[in-house]
Amino acid sequence: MSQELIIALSKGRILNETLPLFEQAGIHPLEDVRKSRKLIFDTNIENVKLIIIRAVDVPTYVELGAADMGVAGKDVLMEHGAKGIYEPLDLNIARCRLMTAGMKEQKRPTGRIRVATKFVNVAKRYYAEQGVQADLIKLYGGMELAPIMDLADEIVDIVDTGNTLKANGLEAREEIADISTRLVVSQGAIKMKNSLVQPIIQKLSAAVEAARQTDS
Ligand SMILES: Nc1ncnc2c1ncn2[C@@H]1O[C@H](COP(=O)(O)OP(=O)(O)OP(=O)(O)O)[C@@H](O)[C@H]1O
Ligand SMILES: O=P(O)(O)OC[C@H]1O[C@H](OP(=O)(O)OP(=O)(O)O)[C@H](O)[C@@H]1O
Repeated sequence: MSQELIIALSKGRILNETLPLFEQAGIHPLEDVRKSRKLIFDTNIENVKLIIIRAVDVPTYVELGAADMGVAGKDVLMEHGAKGIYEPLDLNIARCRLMTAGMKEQKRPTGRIRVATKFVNVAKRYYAEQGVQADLIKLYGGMELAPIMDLADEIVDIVDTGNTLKANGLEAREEIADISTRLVVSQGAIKMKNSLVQPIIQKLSAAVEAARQTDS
C-alpha cells in the first residue's frame, strides 16, 4: 500500500497566500476549500491530503504526528514550543513583527507590569530575559483594547502596517521577533516518509524563490 501524506494548512489570513504556493509546487485541493465545510481535502496527488485547521492547532497536529507537514506562522510555532518539529523552509508570506506596545507617549511603569497577549509563553520568556517582572493576561484577540481599558500596561502582539496600534492611540515599543510563515515537518515524516517529503520541500522552495523574484 502506498504511504499517505497529510499536510496541515492554517486557515484564516495565511491560507490565501499558501494555496498559490502549493499550486505552483504542483499540489492543489480537488475542490474549493473556502466554499466547503469539510476539513480534509483530497488533492491532485493521490496520496497527499490537506487538512485545514486553526493556525494555533497546526503545531499540535505536526508534533503529535497526526499531520506529516504543516504551514504556520513563526509566532504560533514560538508560542507552542514546537518541540521536535523540523522547520525546513521560510515561505516568506504574512511577514510581520511580534512587538511590545503601550499607550502613546506613556512610559512603561517601573516595577511589576501587566501584559495582555495571545502569546503568553513568548511574552513570559521575553520579559524574563529583559529582567522585567510581568503578570501575563491571556487574551484571544483585540489586544490593543487592553491598555485603553486599563486592563494592562503593555501588550505583546503582531504589528504589520502599524495601523491598528495607531487607530487605537498605541505605539510599538520593542521588537521581540521577525515573523513569517514556515513549512514544518514532523519527526516521524522525516524518518519514514522522506521520499515523499523532500520533493515537496524542494518544489515549495522553488515556488518561494519564484515569488521572491516576482516581488523584487
Ligand atoms: N496583520 C498581520 N499582517 C501580516 N501577518 C499577520 C498579521 N496578523 C497575523 N499575521 C500572521 O498570520 C498568521 C495567521 O493570522 P490569523 O489572523 O489568520 O490567525 P489568528 O488570528 O491567530 O487565527 P484565528 O482566527 O484562528 O484565531 C499569524 O500567526 C501571523 O503569523
Ligand atoms: O499592524 P497592522 O497591519 O494593523 O496589523 C496588526 C493587527 O493584525 C492582527 O490582528 P487580526 O486582524 O488578526 O485580529 P485579532 O486582533 O483578532 O487577532 C494583530 O493582532 C494586530 O491587531
